[in-house]
Amino acid sequence: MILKIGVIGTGAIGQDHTRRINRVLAGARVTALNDVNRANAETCQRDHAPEARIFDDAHALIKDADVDAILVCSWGQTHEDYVLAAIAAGKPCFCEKPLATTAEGAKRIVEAEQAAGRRLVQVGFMRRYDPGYVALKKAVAGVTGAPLMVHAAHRNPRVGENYLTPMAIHDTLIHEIDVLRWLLDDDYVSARVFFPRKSPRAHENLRDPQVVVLETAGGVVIDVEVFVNCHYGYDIQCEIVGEDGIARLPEPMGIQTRSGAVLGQPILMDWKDRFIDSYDYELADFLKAAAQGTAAGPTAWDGYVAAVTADACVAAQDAAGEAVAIDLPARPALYA
Ligand SMILES: NC(=O)c1ccc[n+]([C@@H]2O[C@H](COP(=O)([O-])OP(=O)(O)OC[C@H]3O[C@@H](n4cnc5c(N)ncnc54)[C@H](O)[C@@H]3O)[C@@H](O)[C@H]2O)c1
Ligand SMILES: O[C@H]1[C@H](O)[C@@H](O)[C@H](O)[C@@H](O)[C@H]1O
Repeated sequence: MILKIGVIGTGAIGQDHTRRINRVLAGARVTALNDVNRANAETCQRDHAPEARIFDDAHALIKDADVDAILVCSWGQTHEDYVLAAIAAGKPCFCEKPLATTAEGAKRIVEAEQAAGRRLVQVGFMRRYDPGYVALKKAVAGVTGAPLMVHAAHRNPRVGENYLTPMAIHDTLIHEIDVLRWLLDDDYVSARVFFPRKSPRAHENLRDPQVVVLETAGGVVIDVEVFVNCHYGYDIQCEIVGEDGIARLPEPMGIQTRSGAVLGQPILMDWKDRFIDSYDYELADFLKAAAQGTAAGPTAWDGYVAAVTADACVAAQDAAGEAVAIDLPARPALYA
């Protein structure tokens, strides 16, 4: 059986996932597309899914009898509405991060999925599928001993004028919020944010860089530098300091050169290249589960925990370095 996929939001990642489903992965075809900007859906159809129908209404796409599962790849603030509609239609739904831009929104999704009685939602936290992070998790279990500290950095070369200070949390840090909690198997209890001198490359409405300090229930202290105008590359760093040793995320593969008295290695510039394998693996996992009428991988609960943590980090941006507490309810049985 070939699973029929509807994609909502056909910008950068919507087009990349459509290419992936139609040209890289087996078992599914993108048969329906929607975007508030119809020209983007037409570009996606032309380049990656010539047989797909374009829907002017995303809700009609979700309900269409010829669509088996949904990919939500539109802007973050639109995710909740579409994910709730997919759950109401009983269709498996892969939602790009963030699951919702507020904790209340993510909670409504968790409640709807619980009421449906089975997993239908996978959140696009693809770093859990990255071979580097998987190896790091093994090193935490077998080499470093119990973790004490984590030093991490999330650097983008540049961002557009529409990227505002809270987006450094909802759009960017959200990856570390999820993957570090998964790496440590621990939850957060507080967040602080510190702002160094502002980079002259950051536009007027963006405070960049920033340093987020998270503390976990197990007493691990994590610092994450978020710097989205670093200019030189797309650079993701992570180092775990444990009782017995240290483990670092490997650098992405690149040709090492020796020339002109320089030992060199290129640095990637685009997020699409940095996690290209993980995007393939996460979607393969989704398609496999969706063919069984369910979902796998990062859960709506993971999306909710990330949203609660992100809300605390955004509050901490205005708290002059003071700690903001992170309180989580008990994990529901569906996500045990
Ligand atoms: N996992 C990752 O590494 C990763 C990478 C990039 C983007 N993302 C996430 O994917 C989402 C999209 O990001 P992007 O970079 O592709 O952005 P983008 O701006 O390139 O594309 C978003 C598309 O959604 C469309 N859109 C906006 N509102 C809509 C609505 N209500 N209904 C239908 N379509 C709508 C826009 O017209 C646009 O074509 C964001 O949530 C982003 O955080 C995740
Ligand atoms: O949507 C993108 C994407 O999630 C990237 O992985 C992240 O590095 C960017 O900061 C974010 O804007």
